[in-house]
Order: sequence, then structure tokens, then C-alpha cells
Amino acid sequence: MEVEDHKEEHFTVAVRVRPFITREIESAAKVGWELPGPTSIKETNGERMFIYDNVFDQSTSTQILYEEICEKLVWKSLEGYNGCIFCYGQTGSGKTFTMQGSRKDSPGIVPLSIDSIFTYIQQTPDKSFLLRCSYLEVYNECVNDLLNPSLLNLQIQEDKQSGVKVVGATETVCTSISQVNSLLYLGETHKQIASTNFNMRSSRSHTIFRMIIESKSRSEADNCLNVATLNLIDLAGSEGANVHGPTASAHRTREMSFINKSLLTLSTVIMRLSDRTSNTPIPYRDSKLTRLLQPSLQGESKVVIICNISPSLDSYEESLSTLKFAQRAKKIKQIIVKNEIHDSKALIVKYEHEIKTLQEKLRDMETKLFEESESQDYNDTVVKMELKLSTIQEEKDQLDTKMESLMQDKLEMQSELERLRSMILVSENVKINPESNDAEQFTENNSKLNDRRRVRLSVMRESVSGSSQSIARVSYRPSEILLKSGSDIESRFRKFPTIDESKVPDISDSGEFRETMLLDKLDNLKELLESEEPLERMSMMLTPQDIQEAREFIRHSDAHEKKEEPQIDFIAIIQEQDGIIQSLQGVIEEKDEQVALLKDELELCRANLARIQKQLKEMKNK
Ligand SMILES: Nc1ncnc2c1ncn2[C@@H]1O[C@H](COP(=O)(O)OP(=O)(O)OP(=O)(O)O)[C@@H](O)[C@H]1O
Repeated sequence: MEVEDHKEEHFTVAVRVRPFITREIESAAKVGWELPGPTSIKETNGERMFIYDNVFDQSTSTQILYEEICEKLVWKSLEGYNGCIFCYGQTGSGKTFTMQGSRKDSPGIVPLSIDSIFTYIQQTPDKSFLLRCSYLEVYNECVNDLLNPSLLNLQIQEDKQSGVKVVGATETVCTSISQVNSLLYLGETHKQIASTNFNMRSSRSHTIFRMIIESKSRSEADNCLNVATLNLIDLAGSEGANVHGPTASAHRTREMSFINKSLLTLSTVIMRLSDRTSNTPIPYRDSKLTRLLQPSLQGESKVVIICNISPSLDSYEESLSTLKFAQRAKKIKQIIVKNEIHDSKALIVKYEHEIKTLQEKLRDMETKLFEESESQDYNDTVVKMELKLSTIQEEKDQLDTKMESLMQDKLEMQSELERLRSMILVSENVKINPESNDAEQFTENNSKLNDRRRVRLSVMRESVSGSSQSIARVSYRPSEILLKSGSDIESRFRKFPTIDESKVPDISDSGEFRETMLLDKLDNLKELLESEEPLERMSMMLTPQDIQEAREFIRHSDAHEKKEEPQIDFIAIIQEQDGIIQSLQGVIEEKDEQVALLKDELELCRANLARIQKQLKEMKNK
């Protein structure tokens, strides 16, 4: 603690005379006091005159009063000096009007102080502040929390370090004027108010709005911290028996006796403090009010007392008593000290430390997030998955197309089968007469077929000798199969012996070929059905064209050699092909599942990436 200039200071004491109110005007009350100057007040019907720091007449607004005697004290509290402002006076003399006022028409000292505090903070960029507010009332000698009505009869504790403290009282950290005003409003709703003969809205309790102001230089070099308490007190008014009339309830009488007792104790404390020659103990502990005011009254605070009086002669005695109280208070001197703290117990230091730690954590997290979002691995994974997805999608599309064409082929084969069946029936039952017209027709067809056979053989030979790059159909020898495929399938079948063209028998003369060609193809087809590769299996499928060609070829040879056409099991072929179609459907379904899974995974990856980027962006904005 540091003594400011080591100078003694008096309490600042001012008197405020309110205007006549309706009740007084109606009773044609006479003026009891006149104001000869800005610091003096004199009896209208006598010689008594009192001098104070300020005397405010009926026309002075609370704003002027505040600027004259309160503003400096509030500023001082922001520099680390405790401050206490309270209004004293008889009931209905204007204490609440002066302390609270009305926000709209005539703001009181409390809202004006709050404005000053925030203006000061705004205009002091080299310091940081922390503001905590509490709002208490002393009602019937019980300390109640006005910010939490369930907290009643709180205990007052006193220790050397933290001074007088109300245990468990709500302390709210406030960061804006509107937040403090909300607290005030909340407190007002819980305050004890009743209607009396003197005041429609009479305060039945003493209320203490307390702000604890921590302030600290923002310079690293200066680690000194100031903590000040600003108490803004609206006392209940002293009351005579006439305040409630002869029919006063026990409840009101009890309230009145508590109010008067505590005010009397305050009066005694002020009297003892003003008489420095006396060694009599000061009875702070005789009332809750004086216990709470003790730190301010015994020398730790700058104090401003506003004594409110009615101008009416009818209230002369009460006003005189108030003026005498003010006169005693005026004599009190004290050495004001600035509260400087050099340890880290203050909340602002604790919070600053927490902020620093959190900022460091945030920076770490930001770096991690940045690294992760920038990580090649992560992006690679996304790219790889996208690629995989598109490959599988392509494969699936390819399979879909093949599937469609297979289905089409199957339909054609079925219709061909029907046609062939009818033809087989005809050839079995009907003997062909070579002399007939039919035979002529047959011979003509036969020669056309032989032409086709020759063309076909030359294509086959060309293919086998490698002159054709894209082989539509490859025939190695009669027992080999007919293939339609791409180069991979082609190479797969290069395992078959390479053909020696000179040894290729004349197809037209080969009776074996006619019978075995389709059967071989069927055998190969069966063998390849075991294959793992659906595309290869599919490529081995017989097309209706294959079947028709083979059929015609066989029929022609049979006719030529006058042999019976071999019975080819087309139903078996279709069934085999159905098997392939089914297995293909299975593969397509698998692919569908894979695509769906990959899409989900990719979505997740993208969502994660978006989330990380968003977090990063928010952190950067902060
Ligand atoms: N300076 C003033 N100008 C105009 N009206 C005032 C002034 N002071 C007080 N009044 C009016 O006088 C009445 C009583 O004032 P107020 O309630 O502030 O008295 P009080 O001292 O707080 O009374 P109590 O001790 O019973 O609570 C109110 O109607 C208030 O509006």
C-alpha cells in the first residue's frame, strides 16, 4: 500500500434540498430553509447557518451534483483509490432520487458513475481493467444478495488481507454499460420497497451497489496492479412514528426500528470518528450497515456524503438532525491510500495468465491444424480416393453397358433358338431331294457359303500371321474357339499353339471342324467360366451371330457330305450364358457397394477437410 501524498483529507459533505413534492404543495407547506450561497444553508425562521462543501438547491440537477462532487472520486477509484458515496436523510428527502434517479429523465449517481467508468476505460488505452459488481441490501439486520434473491442473511467476514467481505455474495464480471444496467435493474426488482405516509416508494433497506475495479498497466515493465472498491450506498431514511401512522403493522414497526437503529449506529460512528480527542471505541460492529461501511469510514476510502433534506418547514426537526449529522461528518479526516498489489492473486492477473496460456494453446492448435490441412498425406489420400472412385465408377459403367448388350444378345439367341428348333424339326422329318427345286436352292446357298468360308479363312490367316493389329475374330484351327475381345484376352489365348498356315486343313473339306468347332468353343467357355475375371468371361460369350454362323456352317457341311447335322445343345449354351450374366450381376452389385462405400469415405474426408479449413479460418480471424 502506498500513501498518496500523505495528506489528510476530509469527507466531502454536500447538502441537497429537494423541491416541494405534491404532498407538501397540497398541505401548503412553508419553506424551512434558504440557501445564501453555494456552500451554505440557513434557517428561514432563525439564525442557524451551516457551511458544507456544497449546498445544492431545488433547481440543481443530479448531473451537476455528480460532476461537482462525485466524478473525481469515481475517477480516483479507477486509479486504485477506494471510494464511497452515500446519501443520508429522512424518509422521502430524495436519497433514492439522487442515487438511482431515473435513467431517462434524471439519471442518478449510480448510472452516472457507470457511464464515467466506461468512458474512462475507453479513454485509457495504456491500462487494462476488470470490473466486478455486486448488489447487496441490509434489511432487518440481514445482508441479502439483490442479484440472487435466494441468498439471504449472508455472513460478513473480516480478514487483514481482503478486509470486510460478504461471504457468498454474487460478484459478476461486467464488460459493458448495458450489462451493469441489467444487474442494477435485476437488483431493483428484489429490493424491499413499501408505501409510507411520506413516500409512495420508500426504501425499507439500505442498498449497497459495489464495484471492484482492478486496473493494470499494459506495459510489460510495470507489473503493478491496483484494486479499488467503489461503494454506492442508498440508505433507508430515518423515520418518526408518524411515518406509518397509529395503525402501523408490527411488520412495518419492526422494519422502522431496524432502520433507525442502524442509522443511529452510523451517527454514533461518525460522531466518534469526528471527535479525534476521544479514545472511546468506535461501534462499527453494532450494526451490519456500519460493519460494511467500516473500511470506507476508517480511512481507506475517499468519502462523499450527500445529505438530503426537504425544503418544508414541516420537516424542520428531521432536516436539522440531518444537517447536524452532516456537520459531524464534515469534521472527519483521513489519509487516503492507493491500493497497490504486487502479487498475482488479483483476478485480472489470473485472467491475463489464463488468456496467455489459452492463446499459446490456440497458437499450437492453429499450427497443428494448418499442418494437417496442408499435409500432403491428407490431400494425397483425398486425391487417391477420388481416383479410385472414378476408376470403379468407370468399371461399373463398362459392366453396365456389357450387361445391357448381353441381355440383348440373350434375347436374340432365344429367338434364334426358337427358329433353329423349328428348322431342326424340318430337317429331321423331311428328306431333301437333290433333284428338286429345293436342292437347286440349296446348291446356290452352298456356293455362297463356300465363298464366305474362303473370305473367312483368309481373314483368319491374315490375323494369325500378325498383319492385323485389331483382331475381331481369331481362328487358329478348327478346334480353337472364336474370340471377340481386346488385346489382353487375345494374348491370353496365345498360349494355344501357333498355327502353321500350310498345315491348316481346308475347312471346306474338314468334316471334323464342322462338328467340333462349336463344341470346342463351349468347352472353352466352360473352362473360362471358372475364371476370376468377369470381363474375360464375358468376352468368351457366344453371340447369336457366332451360333448362327456355326449352325449354317455345320448344316452346309452336312448337306454337302449328306451327313446328319450334329445336335448342338443351345439350351445349355444359353444356360451357361445366363450363369455368366448372373455372375456379372453379382460383380456389378459388388461394384455398386464399393462405389457407395468409397463415396461415403470421400464425403467424410471432404467434410473433415472443410471443418479443418473452417476452424483455421475462424482462428485466423480471431
Ligand atoms: N431533486 C429532486 N427533484 C425532483 N423530485 C425529487 C427530488 N428529490 C426527490 N424527489 C421526489 O421526492 C420523492 C421522494 O424521493 P425519494 O424516494 O428519493 O426519497 P428517499 O429519501 O429515498 O425516501 P425513502 O427513504 O423513504 O426511500 C420522490 O417522488 C422523488 O421523485
